[in-house]
Amino acid sequence: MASERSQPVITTTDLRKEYGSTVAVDDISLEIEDGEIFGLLGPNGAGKTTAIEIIQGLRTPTSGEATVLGLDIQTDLHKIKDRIGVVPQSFHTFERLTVRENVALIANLHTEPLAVDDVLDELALREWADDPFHSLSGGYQRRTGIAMALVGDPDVLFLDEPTTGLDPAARRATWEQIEQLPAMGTTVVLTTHYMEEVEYLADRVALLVDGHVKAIDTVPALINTYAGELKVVVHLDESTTGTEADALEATLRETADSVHKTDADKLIGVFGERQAAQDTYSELHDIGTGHSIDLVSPDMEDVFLTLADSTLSPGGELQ
Ligand SMILES: Nc1ncnc2c1ncn2[C@@H]1O[C@H](COP(=O)(O)OP(=O)(O)OP(=O)(O)O)[C@@H](O)[C@H]1O
Repeated sequence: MASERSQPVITTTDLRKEYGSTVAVDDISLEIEDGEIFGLLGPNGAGKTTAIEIIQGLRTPTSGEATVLGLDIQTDLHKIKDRIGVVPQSFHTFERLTVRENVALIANLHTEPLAVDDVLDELALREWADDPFHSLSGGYQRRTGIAMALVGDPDVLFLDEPTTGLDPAARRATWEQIEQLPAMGTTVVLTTHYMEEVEYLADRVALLVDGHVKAIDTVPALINTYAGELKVVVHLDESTTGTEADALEATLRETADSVHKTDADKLIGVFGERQAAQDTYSELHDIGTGHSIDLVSPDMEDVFLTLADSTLSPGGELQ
């Protein structure tokens, strides 16, 4: 599929998009390398869809520049379109056609498509090839969308929120398919508001908040830089008294580098030093009985809490 390249596959320079007084994308500059899975992570409304739709040539930037495969999005769009695949957030196709027919339909639009059955095999869809699209589960429908985007043999595949609305098993199965794509020569750019998704899949992540890129790096490097060494998580429950909750928070605030409260009745203290975290863990145990405490390694949740001061749903979804 993709040829060897040392140039970035995608570059954006000061990319900006305004809708009236709303700045959806605020001067984003980034480079995406050949063969990586690049995640654009951010809460709803952060500008993820706008950013990737500009790169795909679907929206015009207010200012700034972008290239895909060395081609300018403003002047070489028709050449770019031949070499990219797109699976949008809301994905529709011919409901009554079978999986194979839907993929073949797209193959016929391309001059040099891949063999349809090879693509169905790659995505473990052969068993469902003769089933009508409407009879599939959400996960297999999404996978059919990926097959339709891949059959044109794209160098770059864009996936907008590829697992939103899927149950955990279907989500994991979709991840397992996506993670194979770089080995087939496809660079993957995905948007998501699931931190677990970038932890599982992404080689590098850009954290997007209010149209701004707050940080770009690998997941371990982001955790290392922004999330400290260890965290103490206090789970409050219905038996936690107000006085007890206040005392727990005050103790955490005295010793932790930063403290975050989430709407899931959790207090999180992030520590740069292991010993301080361990001492605080013991101290918190002596305050009342209406809570439980965990001492855990930080993850992307802490990176986001630090950088975006965001809140999380109990499922770990950015809000
Ligand atoms: N066509 C439009 N007209 C006006 N405002 C828009 C338009 N499209 C997006 N916006 C606004 O731009 C901002 C960024 O939206 P965008 O859809 O890019 O974010 P997102 O991170 O993809 O969020 P989501 O996950 O909810 O799709 C939001 O404030 C949104 O309301």
